[in-house]
Amino acid sequence: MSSLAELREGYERFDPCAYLRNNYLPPRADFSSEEFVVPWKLRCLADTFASGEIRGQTLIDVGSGPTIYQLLSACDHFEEIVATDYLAVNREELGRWVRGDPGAFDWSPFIQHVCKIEGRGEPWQDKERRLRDRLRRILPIDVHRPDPLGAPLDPPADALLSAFCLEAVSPDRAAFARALLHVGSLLRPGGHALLLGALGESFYLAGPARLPVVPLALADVRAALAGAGLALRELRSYEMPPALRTGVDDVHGVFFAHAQKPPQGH
Ligand SMILES: C[S@@+](CC[C@H](N)C(=O)[O-])C[C@H]1O[C@@H](n2cnc3c(N)ncnc32)[C@H](O)[C@@H]1O
Ligand SMILES: O=[N+]([O-])c1ccc2c(c1)CN[C@@H](CO)C2
Repeated sequence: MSSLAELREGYERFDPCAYLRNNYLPPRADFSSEEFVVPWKLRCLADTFASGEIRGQTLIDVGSGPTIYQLLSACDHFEEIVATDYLAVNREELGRWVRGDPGAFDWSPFIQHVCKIEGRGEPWQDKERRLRDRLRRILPIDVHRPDPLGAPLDPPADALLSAFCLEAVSPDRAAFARALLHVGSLLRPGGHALLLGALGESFYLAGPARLPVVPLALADVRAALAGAGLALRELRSYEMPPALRTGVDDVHGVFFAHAQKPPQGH
């Protein structure tokens, strides 16, 4: 059983570059087949946004880390994207990409893949520019606080996205469910929540950091969504193939959940 103190100490040693190398370069960032994990994640998001049902002024991404892949389909449907993370080093890494600084992580293979699967023939540089234009706020966040941003989001977000955050920062399932309840407060009634996360994972590495993760089953995700008052629309899962079990974590699978906060007065 990990503790919040162990988690906070672990995150003080979190190395964004190592994290990016472990998860967003080959072999995990292999775009050659939809069988691989990154195309699967991007497909879940592209398919969900393709209907056009999920749109509005603001989408907030909870626990963005140093990554932007999770925002590539979302950015076509919201005027503003708000990225958030607990660590300044991750917020700074995101800022480097937004500004196009030399040395920022190269997300172009991800942008090219998303443009391909969205099938509109959009030049990838157009999508890159659109996300950079719309990613206007990069805020500190702590999902263990009832008010994760320190103050309510005004107006509340029209949609919430979170990838591999809640289970990677919670010592146990109860804390995971509480964190989901906390972040759900950032979402307006009727707003959509999209979650990607790890199944059956107990740790992951990010350079000198070894972070504990609460191992989740799909039933735990369902229960936490229900506990947060979010009505499940879709739940998909992916089994990590042996070739992608590289030792940087002990993840067994990935889930994708689409849920919706009931409209006002329900
Ligand atoms: C596994 S990373 C996920 C990064 C990214 N969203 C992705 O899809 O790869 C987990 C992130 O949660 C952040 N984090 C750690 N403690 C947190 C907290 N208490 N509240 C919110 N985020 C936290 C970390 O800084 C890290 O960026
Ligand atoms: O396979 N992936 O694409 C992938 C991406 C990110 C992460 C994982 C797997 C597993 N570990 C989590 C941290 O708990 C982070």
